[in-house]
Amino acid sequence: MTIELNGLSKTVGSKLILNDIDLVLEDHKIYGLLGQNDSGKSSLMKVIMNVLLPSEGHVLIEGETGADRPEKLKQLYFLTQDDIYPKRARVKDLVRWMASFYKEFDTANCKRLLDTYHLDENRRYYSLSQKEKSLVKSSLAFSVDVDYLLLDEPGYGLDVYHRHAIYDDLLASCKRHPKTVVLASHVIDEITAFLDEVIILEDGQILVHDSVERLANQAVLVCGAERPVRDYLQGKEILGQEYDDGFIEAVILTGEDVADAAEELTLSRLNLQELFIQLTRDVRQAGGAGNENE
Ligand SMILES: Nc1ncnc2c1ncn2[C@@H]1O[C@H](COP(=O)(O)OP(=O)(O)OP(=O)(O)O)[C@@H](O)[C@H]1O
Repeated sequence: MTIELNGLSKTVGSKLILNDIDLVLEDHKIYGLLGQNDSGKSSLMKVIMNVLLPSEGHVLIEGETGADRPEKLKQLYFLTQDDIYPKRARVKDLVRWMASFYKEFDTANCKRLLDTYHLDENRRYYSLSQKEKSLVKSSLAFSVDVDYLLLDEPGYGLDVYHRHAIYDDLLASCKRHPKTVVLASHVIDEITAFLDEVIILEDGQILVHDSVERLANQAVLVCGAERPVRDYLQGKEILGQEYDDGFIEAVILTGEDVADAAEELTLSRLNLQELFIQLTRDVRQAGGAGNENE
């Protein structure tokens, strides 16, 4: 069972918010969906969920579109940051609705999680604090044993202790019922350890899609004068580069020992968060370095 996005674009008004996305989400993998604010993470998940309709291209769930086979969408669950619940809904209503809509919903597990976080089911959802709302949403999401979970910043408003607690709940949910997870987050360091693959979005396009193992272990920043850097980059896998007044900064993937590089080059290994910052930083904020194509 896979989800496949082919040539997918979305335009809202005159703005292109998703741009020609090709992506295959494979069985039982956990994908980290990374990107600066407004890069298109939520929009991408909404298009997969058929909440937003693509302007071009399509999303296939086991080879069929959600429009053709709406029941396929029941194999997906989306934790969204949008306010989707009725105004006066109580927590216990949400639990009841989940159980009636998803046959795979584990009510006992959900109640146990709500209990763990001291959440009173009689409270009205919109009277809860941001922390409590996030814990309710994650308790619901991690109790529905569908094949695909799309999670839009599930740790929003949570402190580091509770963020780690819900990562544990997520992993327990994957253990109970193996599933494919797409996890959008701005807290990269905390999630790297349990991701299989990373997708970095920029301006609605996929900038990088690779295994976390390769990105976290093989990313290197190469800096130096143009000539030696260009010589070193020959035949290397380049993820991004910037040229500024005779100097180049390039991000590459390499399994080679960085100590073997020429003396006039500076090479430093990047962890996933550093790689993300390096690839997506705003050039103006980074000190005016121009793109080499400018
Ligand atoms: N319904 C809409 N109408 C107009 N513009 C929209 C709409 N939905 C999204 N956008 C625009 O699309 C772009 C991508 O938004 P999106 O919410 O998908 O980004 P994001 O990566 O999830 O951001 P964040 O990390 O801040 O949650 C933004 O420029 C946003 O303003």
